Amino acid sequence: MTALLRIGTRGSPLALAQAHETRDRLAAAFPELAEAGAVEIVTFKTEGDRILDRTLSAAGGKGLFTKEIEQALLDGSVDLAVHSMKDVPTALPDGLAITCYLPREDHRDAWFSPKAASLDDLPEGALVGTASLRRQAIVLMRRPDLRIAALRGNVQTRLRKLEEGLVDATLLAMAGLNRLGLVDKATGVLSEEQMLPAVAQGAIGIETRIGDDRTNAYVRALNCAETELRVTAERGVLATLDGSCRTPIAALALINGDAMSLKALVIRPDGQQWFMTGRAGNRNEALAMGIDAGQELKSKLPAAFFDGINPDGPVV
Ligand SMILES: NCc1[nH]cc(CCC(=O)O)c1CC(=O)O
Repeated sequence: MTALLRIGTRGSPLALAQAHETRDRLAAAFPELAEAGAVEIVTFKTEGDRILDRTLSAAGGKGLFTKEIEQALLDGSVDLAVHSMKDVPTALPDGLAITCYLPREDHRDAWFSPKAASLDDLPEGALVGTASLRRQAIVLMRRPDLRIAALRGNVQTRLRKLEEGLVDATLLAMAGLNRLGLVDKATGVLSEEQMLPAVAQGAIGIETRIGDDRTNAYVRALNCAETELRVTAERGVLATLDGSCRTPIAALALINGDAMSLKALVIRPDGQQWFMTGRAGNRNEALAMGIDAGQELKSKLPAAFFDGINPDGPVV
């Protein structure tokens, strides 16, 4: 049969796992989508997948993991795009919207090291591999003696490089590990007090064309309201600070009944200066809380706060 829905995704194992989860949830909700071939998965190589010799922050530009797939959405060659919301810029192209958030996975970061049970136990001067400015900054805030290497590649590649001893430790999102069935490889988990997660970490968003009522009726049925509100608050912080995945910004919103709490952190890439704030309110105020927290942080940031953002260490 010809496909009723075409999903655009990156081709990495994690991206494919997320696309398969989306397809399975669609099939469970709509019998016609459970037929063989009803939902087709179309993979794209994005600019972010091609850049392997330097960090994405050094490469610059926003939407490195999303642009090619969004173009396919706009020209009609796919109907929905499945993204890690952590990789999605706050401003979307005209005509597109995030119309669905799947239930959020674990928002925390996992710790990996054959040498140390935790960040505090690493020997002085050890080399931590991460390409994330947020993780780099928080590691250096807590352990200024450590060195940072820009560790590139997908989740499996990074774990292989750790096993080969190219770095002494690394950090990865619990969400990706759970989705790939690799969580058993982690040495430990960092609490959000130890390492505040990236905006939207662990959340999958589905992007569609505004006005594509047929597709939107399907995907809206999968929406998780709590995830949508939490991501809305966190992305409110990010949008207000004009950040992207390349700036060391962390935020986490939690919901308890009708109540929402929000914590947000901006930290200099060398970890030597940071500003943190929090909000508590009703979950219906999610966006306003995020914007308000972002404005407070923005008003406190000294000029050139994010300068010198690239790690000095090697790229591995
Ligand atoms: N920038 C890469 C990226 N984008 C989303 C995830 C993990 C899954 C998620 O956070 O939803 C990862 C890898 C990682 O940070 O370990």
